[in-house]
Order: sequence, then C-alpha cells, then structure tokens
Amino acid sequence: MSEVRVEGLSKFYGPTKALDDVTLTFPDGGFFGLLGPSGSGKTTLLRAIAGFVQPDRGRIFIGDQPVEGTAVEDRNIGMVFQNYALFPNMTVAENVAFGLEVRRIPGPDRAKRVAEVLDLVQLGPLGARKPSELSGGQRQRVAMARAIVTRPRVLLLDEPLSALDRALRVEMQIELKRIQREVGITTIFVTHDQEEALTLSDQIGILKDGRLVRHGPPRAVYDDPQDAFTARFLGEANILTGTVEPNGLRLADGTLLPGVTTASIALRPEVLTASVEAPQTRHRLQARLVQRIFSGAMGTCIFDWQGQTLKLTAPDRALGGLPETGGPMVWLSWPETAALALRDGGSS
Ligand SMILES: Nc1ncnc2c1ncn2[C@@H]1O[C@H](COP(=O)(O)OP(=O)(O)OP(=O)(O)O)[C@@H](O)[C@H]1O
Repeated sequence: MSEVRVEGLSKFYGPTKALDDVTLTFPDGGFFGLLGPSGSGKTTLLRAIAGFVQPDRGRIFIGDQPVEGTAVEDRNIGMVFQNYALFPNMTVAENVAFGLEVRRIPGPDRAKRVAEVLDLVQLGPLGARKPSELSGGQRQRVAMARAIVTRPRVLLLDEPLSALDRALRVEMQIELKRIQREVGITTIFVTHDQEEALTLSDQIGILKDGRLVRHGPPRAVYDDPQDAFTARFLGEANILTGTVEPNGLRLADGTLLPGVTTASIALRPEVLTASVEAPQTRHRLQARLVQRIFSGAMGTCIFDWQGQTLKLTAPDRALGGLPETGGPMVWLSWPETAALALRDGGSS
C-alpha cells in the first residue's frame, strides 16, 4: 500500500490543457474520488499515474518513489476500466490467474491466491464459468478480482460501474467499498456521477479544464464549496449575486442581506422555505412561483427572481400552504448560516 502524489502535473494535447499544474496527494489506503465535467482531465490524470500518458511537466510518486522512468507493468498498479475486457475463452479463474502467470507465480500459490480473491468478491463457486455465463455485476466482480489478485500498491478505477443499470450499480458501489476496505488498498476512482463519488470516497477532488478546483472530504466540500462552479457541480445551488455594502449584500431587487460579506452566496434548494406571509427574518426575498412539482414524498418549487430561476426542495407536506399553480409572488427565506459564501464572486 502506498500514498500517491502528483506534483505540478501538466499534459497538453496541442492547445488543449488536459492537465494544468495539478498537485494532489491520494492518501495511503484511502478511497479518492475524482470528479469533473466531461473533458476536465480525470482520465488523463489516471492514465498518467498508470504510465499510459507521458506528462509534459510535473512529477508522480508512488510511496516515496518517483515513477517517471518506470514502465506501466512495473508500477504495480491494478486497474479496472469502464470497458474491462475479460478474455472470453478463459474461465473466470483463468482470467483472474492471468496476471499471476505473467508474473511467474508458481502454480500452487497461484491457485490459492485465485481462490482467495474469488472468495473476496463473492464469486467462489463460479471459477469454472466463462464470462459469457455471468451477469454484468458478476463480470464486474471478476474485473475487480483480476485487478487486485497481484496485490498492487494502488488501484485505479475509471468509471467501472457506468455500464451497469442503476439498481446493480448501487449494489456494486457497496461491494466495491467493502472490497476496498478489506484489502485496504489506495484507490483512485474516476466518475462523472457526483452521488457515487460522495457515497464512496473518503476524499474527493474536482477537476475543471485540467485544473484541480477543490479537494477534501466530501462533506467539507459540499458544505463549503467556496466557488460557484463547485457549488453547482456538487449538488444543486441557487447563486445570489449583488454588491457588498457596509451592512451586507445588496441584491438587484434592493433586498439587503445583513451580515453577508461576499458578493455572492449559494443557497442549496433544501435550505429554502417558501411562505405567503412575510417571514420573521431579513434573510429573505420575494420571488414569483412558476411551478410546483409533485414527485412523491419530496416536492420541488421553481421560482423566478429577477429573471433568474431559483429552486426549492422540501417534503411535499411542508409545501401545503403554497398555491398549487404558478403565478403569485411568495417569500423565500433561509437560516442565515445556510448561506454559503462564494469567494469567486459567483463568476466560475
Ligand atoms: N489522446 C488525446 N489526444 C488529444 N486530446 C486528448 C487526448 N486525450 C484526451 N484529450 C483531451 O484532453 C482533455 C481531457 O480529457 P480526459 O479524457 O482526461 O477528460 P475526462 O475528464 O476523463 O472526460 P470524460 O468524463 O468525458 O471521460 C479533453 O479535452 C480531451 O479531448
């Protein structure tokens, strides 16, 4: 097991900055989720760590060893990619044993390790089957078994669950986390699914245009996104922007939000309360109710405020006092502490 560290890592494809001066530590034994929009550099970062991509600048360490001169096969990394190709003509056990054969692990040892790892992924009885005789989730487990059987120092997972349907995906998330905990291996996981990243990761990193925008424990980043991009990317956010005055933030409609010292704040849809009567707080504004959406236990309301769409989510029963149809002006309010200060002025 090993910590992975990248320092000042950059990779250019012509004018495209796939990675732009990324410095980041992936803690030893931790589960690190890499997130970002399409094209933000997630796969490039993973492939650089694996050795498939040669960075233009920067360094990569596994443990305390720099790995620049080390070939892919000597980096001792296990990988599972989205299109994990199992060998169709080999049995499950043979697929898993393959990496051990390449490393010339002797037969008896090999069989023991294959059996151990198949047990770990709960495929013990299915070693003699061919991949075509397995379900999608089972094939995914074989891919995991194959990646960890060689006892790599680091596990790289690139969208490993994206081919699975939603129910299976959630089941495999739990499995993946269990296996990672049992093996205790440093894991770097790429996903575009923020919920998946929040569920699985001890730490997350968010990339945008090849740059690392934020990193930290998922809850810390969610609760203090610091910039509008992160606030919107991780969860949903209503962004209010105005002018900072000595007494607070002055919004476009003249509302003064007392005590706010940044030009921009984010309000999660779940912190907003809507009421017809004016609420007893100055952390409020008036907006036009556009639509009330019923979707079971939770309700969503869409508002128009100064040409900007604001969204509120709440248990449907808490919305009982609001009109069923859109049109009227209502009050939106929130606890003062729920306003997340954005240090970028809401521009990102
Ligand atoms: N081999 C390549 N040649 C040219 N451009 C590339 C190459 N590989 C990646 N890029 C570009 O580098 C940028 C980062 O790509 P990368 O695949 O790392 O993004 P990503 O965040 O993994 O995206 P996705 O979520 O869509 O998989 C993109 O603009 C991409 O088009």
